[in-house]
Amino acid sequence: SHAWGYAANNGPDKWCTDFPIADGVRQSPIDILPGASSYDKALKPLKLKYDPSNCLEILNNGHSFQVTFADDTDSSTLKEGPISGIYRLKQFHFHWGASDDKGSEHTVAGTKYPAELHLVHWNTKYASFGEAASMSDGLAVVGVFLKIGAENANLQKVLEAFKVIKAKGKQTTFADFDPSTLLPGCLDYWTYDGSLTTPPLLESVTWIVCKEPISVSCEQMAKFRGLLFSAEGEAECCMVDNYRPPQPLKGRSVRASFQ
Ligand SMILES: C[C@H](CNC(=O)c1ccc(S(N)(=O)=O)cc1)Cn1ccc2ccccc21
Ligand SMILES: [Zn+2]
Repeated sequence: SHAWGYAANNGPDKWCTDFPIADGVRQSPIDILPGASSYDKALKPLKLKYDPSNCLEILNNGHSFQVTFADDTDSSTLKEGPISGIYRLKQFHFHWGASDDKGSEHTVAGTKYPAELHLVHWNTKYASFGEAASMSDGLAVVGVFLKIGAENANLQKVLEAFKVIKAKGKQTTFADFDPSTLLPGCLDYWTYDGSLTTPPLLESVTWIVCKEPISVSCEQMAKFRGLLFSAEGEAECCMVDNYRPPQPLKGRSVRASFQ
């Protein structure tokens, strides 16, 4: 069977064929309704600590680009927030649209943002990311919305790497990047139990979605759209609209860390 993607013939509406969990009970993303989320005073502030020296490489995996981190020690971690224990940063990546009116995976009362950042962490009670990825409390992903505004200087280093990872399968070393520079000033968040938003769609993610977006300029968004889904030598296919639409809530509650 042809690999999954975001086109009409292999996109989100077709994923259930190879990945039946696509119709599961805790799928992501969702449309977040602030009015229907409940403030939980027991929710702690997020405790994020990242070591730029853990940054290893940046790669185009044919679905997005991702920046991968060394996760053999507890030097880049997520603690507190809605989770218990220590989760290690594995990678971060983005989802974005062909135009500024779409691109995020989560939406807020139907509002789509032009892009969404995902910082992927795994629970150190398990031996590895791969093992954690199949456990109900295995992963925690911090989502940050991007909205069109001033140029985001903290994205420049990432954007400069695009010229060498334009096509699927390209990767290059990427060092000394601090992902906390991509976090909003306010770390108020919504949280709910969900899944990976791409196949294998594993229902192992505690989602932590920040209320405050970070900025990105429209020129910077144009650079995201210059990446390719296709590999070198294949017909060029721009990497755009690599987002899954919101999925049914199926009785889940969304909690807010703020009033
Ligand atoms: C699930 C993994 C591939 N998928 C992901 O890592 C992933 C992460 C985050 C998201 S999102 N958009 O929800 O934040 C989606 C997919 C494959 N895989 C399976 C075992 C394994 C071991 C090491 C590395 C990769 C491995
Ligand atoms: Zn993602």
